[in-house]
Amino acid sequence: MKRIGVLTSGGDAPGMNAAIRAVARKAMFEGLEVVGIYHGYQGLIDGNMEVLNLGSVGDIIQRGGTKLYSARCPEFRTKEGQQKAIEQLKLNKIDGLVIIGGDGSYRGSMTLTNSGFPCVGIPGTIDNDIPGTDYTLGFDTALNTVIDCIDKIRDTATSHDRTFIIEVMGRDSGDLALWAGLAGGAETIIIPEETYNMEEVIGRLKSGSTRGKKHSIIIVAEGVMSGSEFAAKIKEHADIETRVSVLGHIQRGGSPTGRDRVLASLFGAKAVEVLLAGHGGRAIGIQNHQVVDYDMNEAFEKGEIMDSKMYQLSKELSI
Ligand SMILES: Nc1ncnc2c1ncn2[C@@H]1O[C@H](COP(=O)(O)OP(=O)(O)O)[C@@H](O)[C@H]1O
Ligand SMILES: O=P(O)(O)OC[C@H]1O[C@](O)(COP(=O)(O)O)[C@@H](O)[C@@H]1O
Ligand SMILES: [Mg+2]
Repeated sequence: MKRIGVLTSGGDAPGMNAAIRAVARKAMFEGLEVVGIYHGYQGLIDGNMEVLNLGSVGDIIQRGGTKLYSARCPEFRTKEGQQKAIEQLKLNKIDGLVIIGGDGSYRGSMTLTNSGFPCVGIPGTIDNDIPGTDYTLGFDTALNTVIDCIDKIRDTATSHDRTFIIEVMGRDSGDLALWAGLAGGAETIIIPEETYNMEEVIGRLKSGSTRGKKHSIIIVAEGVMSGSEFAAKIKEHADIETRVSVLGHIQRGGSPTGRDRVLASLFGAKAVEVLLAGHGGRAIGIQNHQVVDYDMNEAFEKGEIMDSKMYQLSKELSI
């Protein structure tokens, strides 16, 4: 292995830059050449890439977003698109690829590994929805952003005796909503992995108000429905007036937390070690505080395991 490529793909996540830096610096430390591929799989198909040096990944460890830019690339889902990507990999003499992205990007990387190009995945998504790793890069930063927003919304909710519905990101995953709801003391958390009962939601609002609570916070993961749809349901069921706050892409930005920077550095270095050992189709992650690599395909077949105990606890603590 002489030359490796690195790209970021899918929704950007804080910590991606720190991971790019770690991949590039570790690879250079090991005597490898590193090519940065721009705009994810789109850049791979278009041959939009350049050789990185030590300085090109300087001053990025603290920045949100991704220096290599990201994209969602429908063309890469097709056989023709994947073939074009493979041609570019050959043309640019790239022997192995580090993919930093979410579950979709991982699926894409498996098509390349199956075609003979070893790919290693670094989990980068605020959704925390990659099977086999306890945390993904960006989750901790996004979590803290959401908690900060909940705290601020709570100030105004209390001042006006209001119920707020806060819509949080998470297309198919409720981790961000659940963790932020638990940490922010939300009365109700609605996530895709658990069914909800509207009578129970209303019951909680009413009992809170009976015991003199000055505010109520309901967190809704966007994968279930929008905050305004949920507000309409509450209005229809109990004629309760609410305010809706959609946090949106604020959740994806900002300087990564210390935890995300450290994870990114550990993941980046491990990805290079795994490629150097000649292994493809591996995913990097953290399991029980240990940085590990594991078979990507097998992990996806098993799927993501939801922490139902945490959901139950959030209910018990917000009666
Ligand atoms: N099943 C798949 N086969 C090939 N490429 C895929 C597949 N799923 C996703 N991709 C590629 O990965 C990109 C990012 O996936 P996406 O789901 O949007 O984001 P994320 O990686 O953050 O989950 C897609 O735009 C597409 O190019
Ligand atoms: O960037 P877009 O197209 O607005 O996508 C929004 C989606 O991206 C995310 O922020 C991250 O999801 P991915 O990691 O799958 O890209 C989701 O929480 C959200 O549903
Ligand atoms: Mg995803």
